Amino acid sequence: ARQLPLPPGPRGLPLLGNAWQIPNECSWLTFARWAKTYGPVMYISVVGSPIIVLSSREAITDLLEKKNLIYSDRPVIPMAGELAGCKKYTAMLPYCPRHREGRKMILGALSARKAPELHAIQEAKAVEFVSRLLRTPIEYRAHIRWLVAASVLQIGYGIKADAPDDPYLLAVAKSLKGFSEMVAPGVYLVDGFPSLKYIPEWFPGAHFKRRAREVGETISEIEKSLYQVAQEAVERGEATPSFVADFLTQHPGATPEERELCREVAAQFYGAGSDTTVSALLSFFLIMAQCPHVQQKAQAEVDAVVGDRSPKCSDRDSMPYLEAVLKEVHRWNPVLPIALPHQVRHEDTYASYRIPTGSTVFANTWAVLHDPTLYPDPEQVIPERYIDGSDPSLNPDPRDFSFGYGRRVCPGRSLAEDTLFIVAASVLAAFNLSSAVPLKGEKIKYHGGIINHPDEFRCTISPRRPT
Ligand code: HEM
Repeated sequence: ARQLPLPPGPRGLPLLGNAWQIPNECSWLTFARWAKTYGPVMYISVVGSPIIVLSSREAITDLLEKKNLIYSDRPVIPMAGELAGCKKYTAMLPYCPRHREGRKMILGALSARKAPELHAIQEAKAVEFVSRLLRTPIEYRAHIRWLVAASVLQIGYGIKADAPDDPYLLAVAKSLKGFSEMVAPGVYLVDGFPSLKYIPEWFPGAHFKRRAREVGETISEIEKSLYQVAQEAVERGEATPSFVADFLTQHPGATPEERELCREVAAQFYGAGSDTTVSALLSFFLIMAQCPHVQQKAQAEVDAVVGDRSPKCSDRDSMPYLEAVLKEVHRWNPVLPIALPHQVRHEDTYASYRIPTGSTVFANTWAVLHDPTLYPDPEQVIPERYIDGSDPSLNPDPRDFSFGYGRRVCPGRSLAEDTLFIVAASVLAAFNLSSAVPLKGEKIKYHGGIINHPDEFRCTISPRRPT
């Protein structure tokens, strides 16, 4: 392998490598452009660290799926992972027994056996969401944030956070804001020069270390206080079913270490499950407001299935067109366009190239979902592509890419899909959405460093029936 060349890629500068060429926002678009010149397996480097970018379905499947045993580590991010202490969370752990245990716990809590409990929560939240939208449609963005955070707080901890200024909702928002700041690409020099983490906090210019400590403490306090709420409810015998309450009830003799793991895993429900689901729901609102013909077709289907009652999660199989709309939501602007970084554990070879040990591997999901040979007319929202398709090699389910790959594939997929479905069906049953206008600039654009979301836009949300 040593004799094989590295994959091709754009030329970088000595020491910096390609760092100066990679934008902090929407790097997937730059990677997709480079892939046209250098091919689907690209090598770049950032300050000496090797990075492989995979841009085709085949390369992603061959490496992240078929060789998942060696492609499932995560690189440690110095600012967020080490200095702020977030490397203990499932999404950021290397591929190790603790990571596997965390995933197992999440998958167990979201298994088909739990579906009736989860659906009851999701359906009740969707009903309340619709009534909030009826009262103040202009605040739809805040209502979406409430819906997602309130759902995961109830599922994770049994906390019912109904008021918009509920202290637990505010705490979760604070935690997520702090975390997003820590992982924002290109903001902290220490992420490019990891040895900076060793300079003492009092050293001139080391304000990043203080900031990481403060944010890390906030994130950890919130994680502990939410867990404590659920624990105290169990001790009082008043707990409603939730991830934490179920764990504590089923494992009364759990060791402090096992309880700590449960606490850290519970934090993933809001940590990994909030901003992602919000982004997908915003895309759904935007698509509905911009594509009236798609909206009308989906409404006709919803009306035919539910009539005058509220939609239920169990209606999902009876609404193939809405399912196709939601596939387009994932494809048109994927929530995590380059997923989360994987890391390769051992040196590998692929297509006569050498993949060095420890390389960070990005799968350019956006590039695959906008590949015209897989999805003809990729810029257009066309739900029919999944229904009318006579060629099985075209239009694969975009969710098989948008939820990630191999042994790191999103364990919250079923929860996220059900939330998107019940909210979409409830909104279509109750409202017409139209006239999306950007709040800034001339066009509604997407932006983001890791999570992709549309810029703020206003849209008209009017009830379909007299209230
Ligand atoms: C539309 C919503 C969502 C999308 C698009 C999404 C997508 C993703 C993606 C792309 C990854 C990275 C996979 C990889 O590294 O290859 C991921 C990881 C993860 N997601 Fe989600 N996710 C969503 C919602 C949720 C929810 C609701 C939860 C709640 C439990 C969740 C929990 C996680 C966790 C714990 C990980 C880390 C998995 C690991 O490292 O092994 N996600 N998600």
